[in-house]
Amino acid sequence: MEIVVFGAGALGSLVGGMLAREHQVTLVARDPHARRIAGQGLRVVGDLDAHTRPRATTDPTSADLTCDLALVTVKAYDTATAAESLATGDPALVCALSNGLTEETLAERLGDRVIAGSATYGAELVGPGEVRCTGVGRIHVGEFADARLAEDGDAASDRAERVAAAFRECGLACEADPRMSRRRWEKLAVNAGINAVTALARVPNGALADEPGRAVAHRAAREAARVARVEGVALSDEEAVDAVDTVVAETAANRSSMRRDVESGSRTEVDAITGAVVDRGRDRGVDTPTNRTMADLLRTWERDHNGG
Ligand SMILES: NC(=O)C1=CN([C@@H]2O[C@H](COP(=O)(O)OP(=O)(O)OC[C@H]3O[C@@H](n4cnc5c(N)ncnc54)[C@H](O)[C@@H]3O)[C@@H](O)[C@H]2O)C=CC1
Ligand SMILES: CC(C)(CO)C(=O)C(=O)O
Repeated sequence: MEIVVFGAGALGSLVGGMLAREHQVTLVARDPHARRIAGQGLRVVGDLDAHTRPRATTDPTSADLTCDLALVTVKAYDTATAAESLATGDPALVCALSNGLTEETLAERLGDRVIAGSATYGAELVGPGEVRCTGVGRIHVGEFADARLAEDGDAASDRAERVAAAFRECGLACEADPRMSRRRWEKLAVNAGINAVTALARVPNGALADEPGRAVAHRAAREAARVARVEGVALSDEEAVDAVDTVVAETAANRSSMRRDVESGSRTEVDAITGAVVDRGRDRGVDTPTNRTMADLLRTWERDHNGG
């Protein structure tokens, strides 16, 4: 497959570096990372091990955007810009692995070439040309609009199966999911539960195995599940809470991405995660007080820290 990874920071470099084992991969990244990869290749260290030589560029227009698959791995707030760039080419399929419900933004510009993705791998950039896998997770891909699901709703689409097979060929755990619309919301509930609480309390994910953090994370996840249900997605409170507990246990030592953003003084994905639960809840008449309070606190920090 010819694959373009748009926004090769931590996650994009991990996934792109592994995919380059078997596929023709171009990473759209920033310097000095892009320059180092172009010169010396990309090293994947930690829980995965690879040294591959994908192409790398800082200029999306120099990448061949008429590819089989464009993977979007920018932060959620850069999704619209990524969509604009990708629309200058003609990728056959576009799949976002970012957190947050970013597929709608991509689909506005790129139509039904967009499929949904989610990743629970952990990735951290070590330095230019090197990325560390901090946790082997799983990637799911699939149709996100029910109208595009297979008739019986049980089989994943052929195109999602093709993408999943391409990932697996390279040693990445990946499944095509026939219920991706539900998985997106489950991941949103997990991120709403874990990211905001760990960022505000400055604790590792594992701290949410105990009270009182556990109860706050559960409340945030239940609110997300409630919003999902009024949007027609079958995600029960229990399923959302169980998903939080599972990810807390599996990633106990992790610093969540939002905690890392806060600690490095970077912009967070509050609008795409906690804020998205609040906004969609408000649109549908569902009150989300826990998420609202946490979104307000995170935005207060962002405004003070980054000048608004
Ligand atoms: N890092 C992780 O372990 C995981 C991250 N995620 C999600 O994946 C997304 C990406 O996360 P990270 O990789 O950690 O963030 P990151 O900030 O390391 O990577 C995003 C990269 O995109 C680049 N970028 C943005 N616009 C660009 C453009 N126009 N041209 C070239 N490069 C551009 C940025 O410079 C940055 O290097 C987020 O939504 C995050 O929540 C999800 C699961 C795990
Ligand atoms: C799964 C989890 C919560 C892992 O830390 C994550 O997606 C993140 O940190 O953004």
